[in-house]
Amino acid sequence: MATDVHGAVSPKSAGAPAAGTALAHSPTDLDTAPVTVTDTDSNDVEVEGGVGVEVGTDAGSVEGGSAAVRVAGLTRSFDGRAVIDGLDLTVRPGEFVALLGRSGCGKSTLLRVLAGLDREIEGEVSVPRRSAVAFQAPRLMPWKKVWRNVLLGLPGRAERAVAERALGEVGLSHRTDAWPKTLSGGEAQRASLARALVREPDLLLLDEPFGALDALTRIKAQRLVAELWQRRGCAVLLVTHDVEEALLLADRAVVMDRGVIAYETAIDLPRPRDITDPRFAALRGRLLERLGVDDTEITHESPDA
Ligand SMILES: Nc1ncnc2c1ncn2[C@@H]1O[C@H](COP(=O)(O)OP(=O)(O)OP(=O)(O)O)[C@@H](O)[C@H]1O
Repeated sequence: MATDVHGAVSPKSAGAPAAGTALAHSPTDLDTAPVTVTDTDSNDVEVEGGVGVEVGTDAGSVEGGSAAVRVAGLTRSFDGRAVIDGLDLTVRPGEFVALLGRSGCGKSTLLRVLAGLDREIEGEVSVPRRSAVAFQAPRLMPWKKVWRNVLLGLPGRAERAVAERALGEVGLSHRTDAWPKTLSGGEAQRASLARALVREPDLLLLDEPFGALDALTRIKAQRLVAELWQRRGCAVLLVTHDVEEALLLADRAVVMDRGVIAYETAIDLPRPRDITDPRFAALRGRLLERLGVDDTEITHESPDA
């Protein structure tokens, strides 16, 4: 597995792809479509004002180690306020990590940094060369058929068959030639997942991908992601508000608070997970407590309370 190491980026170079990094889209496109950040083989190290930008650092440094994601001392500020403030996080290859935290604590900001969409950072960030991201909104281009959306931004000449394979994996073969506006919410989300999958990611970044789905579609989409993860063996970092979702899917849950990972717990339960398992309930209670939610208010509230 190769790595892309984003270092601290000075304001001067912020927003633009760092030297030696080939982005699948122009910076404008990056905001509107799942992307792959692909590195060249450059080992360039740029140093401005004493802060280093390392790009395309030799893959062996992480491949030989045990991390798919390595974040050290990451800081991201907006208007002088540090939303991420010296954050450290490691994700192992093939590990499924759920990222929880109160609204506005910086989860999406962290994901954008990992996706290479935000380089106005300090600290060290190392992710696999092949990473892909899917957002809550599927972000399909309405003027392109589904299969063309799936291939959007792929480097090199991509074949229709590649899109067909990915669409098959998400159960959407029958919608290959459909226009995005004719898809249901769940189908659009699956098309968005297919678009991430064609990148053969070693790291899949998911920013509340099920947030806008109805309950039933959401359950199906969760199962699909669990299957894809098991089949593909890629690392997954899933941003979610839903503690149960985290417990159903992830190997580990981490909670962000005040700019750092304030709490984490292994979810050491057999799969498929059973929400009636007392250990599930115990983990749920602990995570809710960390999120500042009183579990008893939810589980033991009487109907007329
Ligand atoms: N481009 C930006 N400019 C200014 N402030 C920003 C920007 N992006 C994010 N922020 C601020 O950073 C903080 C964290 O935002 P972020 O979207 O990462 O939170 P979040 O944890 O993902 O929230 P939610 O769970 O509600 O989606 C918020 O206070 C937000 O207003």
